[in-house]
Amino acid sequence: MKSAGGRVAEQLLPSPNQQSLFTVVDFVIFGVLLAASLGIGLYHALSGGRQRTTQEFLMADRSMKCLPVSLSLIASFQSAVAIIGVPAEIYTHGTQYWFIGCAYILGLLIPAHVFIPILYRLRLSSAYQYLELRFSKPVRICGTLTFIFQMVIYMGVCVYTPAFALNAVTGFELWGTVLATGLVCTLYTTIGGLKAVIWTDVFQTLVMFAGQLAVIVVGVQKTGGVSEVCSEVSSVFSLFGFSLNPDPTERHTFWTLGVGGVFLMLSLYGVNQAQVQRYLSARTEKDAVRSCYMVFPSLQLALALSCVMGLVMFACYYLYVIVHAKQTRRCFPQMVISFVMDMLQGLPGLPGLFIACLFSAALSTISSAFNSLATVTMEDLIKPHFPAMTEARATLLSKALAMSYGLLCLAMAYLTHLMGDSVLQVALKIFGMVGGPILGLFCLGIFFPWANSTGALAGLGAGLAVAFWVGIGSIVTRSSGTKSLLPACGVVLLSDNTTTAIQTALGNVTLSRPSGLKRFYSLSYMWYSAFNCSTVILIGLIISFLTGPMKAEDVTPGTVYPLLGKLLCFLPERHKKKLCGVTPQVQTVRSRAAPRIVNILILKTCVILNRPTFLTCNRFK
Ligand SMILES: O=C(O)CCCC[C@@H]1SC[C@@H]2NC(=O)N[C@@H]21
Ligand code: NA
Repeated sequence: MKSAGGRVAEQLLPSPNQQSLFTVVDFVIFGVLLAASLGIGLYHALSGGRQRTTQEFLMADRSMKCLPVSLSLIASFQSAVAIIGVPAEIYTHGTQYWFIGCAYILGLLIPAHVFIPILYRLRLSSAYQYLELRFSKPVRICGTLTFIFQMVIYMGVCVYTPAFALNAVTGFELWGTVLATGLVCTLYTTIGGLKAVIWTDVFQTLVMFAGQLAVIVVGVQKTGGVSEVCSEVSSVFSLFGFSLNPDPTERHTFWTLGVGGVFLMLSLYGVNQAQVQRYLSARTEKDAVRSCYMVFPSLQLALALSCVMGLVMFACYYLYVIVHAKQTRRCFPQMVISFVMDMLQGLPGLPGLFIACLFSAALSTISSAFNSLATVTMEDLIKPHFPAMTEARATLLSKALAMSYGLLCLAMAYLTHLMGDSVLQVALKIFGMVGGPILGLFCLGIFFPWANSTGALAGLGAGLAVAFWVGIGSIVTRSSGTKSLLPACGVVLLSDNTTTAIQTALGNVTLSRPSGLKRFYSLSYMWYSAFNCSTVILIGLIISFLTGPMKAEDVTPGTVYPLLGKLLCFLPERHKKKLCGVTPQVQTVRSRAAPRIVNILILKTCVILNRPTFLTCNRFK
């Protein structure tokens, strides 16, 4: 007697001939996505200031409203890696990953109330200009080069992932798809600038949500409804796996995702040029802060859609679990695509909608990468050496840079081809290994006014060294966390006694307790951002104090957040005065008896400096 799942699974086995999957309608939908993206690019090339100044090409004339900015903020770091990788993650490891949603609260509040006010009021174009204002030019250059390294690798993963997965299941020509994606994206980014990138991101985010929703609706309907999905999933593993295990080598726990994830979010939504550029392109600081708040619900929706897709996939497939010991872990992107193609075959237009969703995720991420890379290269590496360069030449050069990064991305796609590991883990590792130290550099500057430029450079160097030591060590020893619940990859065709087979599959997974250096390499990759950020701050402070800490008066106004003042502001004034120095307000009140001239001088000094320093606890206006 076949169980319900057995009957469902029978319907779902991939059809022998994959080509029958795509009807003309599907190809048309995919074509419309590329054409619409190009159309938006062309529109912004021929309208407004026609992309003749870097203010327009790189900063969208700082005229953007909060809605497009917030959708573009989501699209920039929601690539095909998440669309494919998260369902695969849920399918193999359960729903732990969903707890990363807890990190979105602080991960967006801190950028909205700390990073955006500081960076927006400094009227920057590149986030790394902050590092020169706060520290020195060498620190800025190192920050810029680190960012370029991070984004170049990341965009390679983003353009390769959908093409590889699609090729594996539908026979789509792999390098033809990579070329098509890369060239279309390069074209509209080069001619349309940041305005085109933001508006295509808006359109592509909507396509992303639509595609995922379609798969979920059809998947639930084919599995026999929501209750059927829940009952089948909860029968195999606890639906909402909840681990409070404090062990930092445990791959996914509430701590690695909820706390480690905050640092990951800060490295992206707080100090990553792609996101900072969007904040800076907003009309007003209030619009920028509001766009950051608006990211929260949409990011939770994106996370929920990809997690539910993984659960539906599990409900449909848990009967067919074939273990091919030798297969690499990379086949999971394949499984997600073949699951989707199983779901949507026979429904003309839906396979095309999902392919459009996949490529919307890729296009919106790599277009943000091209544009932000062109911006920092122009603002941080070229303009300072050619101050007399005309706007026209600077804009032309920015366009050439955007195109060059587009072509470089294709080369990086090939490099990704050679990498192993699951794409989601690769992407998150890159952010942890490189994004973490950059976050540490900014935190050192913003929260620790004593930090000086020597300390910053030493801190960044130490942070990157440790990051690569752990990151590469974990890849070499292949120990970045526990093994997956289900076999490394693949599916074993079962008879009806599913539970026995799953237990067999689980049984042969031995969780060896690593020790010593191996334990160091086993640090969960979700802790990389926090670990590397802390290393930069710790080393940065030690070196700063050894080489003579910065004095308050030497710190550039507006580059420090009065953390001490904020934290202690609940204290009555007299305690605050003792703890963090005399505050002008207190001074003003007390000095009423003093001659007026002193009073005026003090106020004038504070107004001119307009700076909340760590010695004063005045409100951060
Ligand atoms: O490119 C991807 O989609 C994979 C990387 C995801 C980056 C982080 S994970 C937390 C946050 N939520 C997202 O959707 N993206 C970022
Ligand atoms: Na994207």
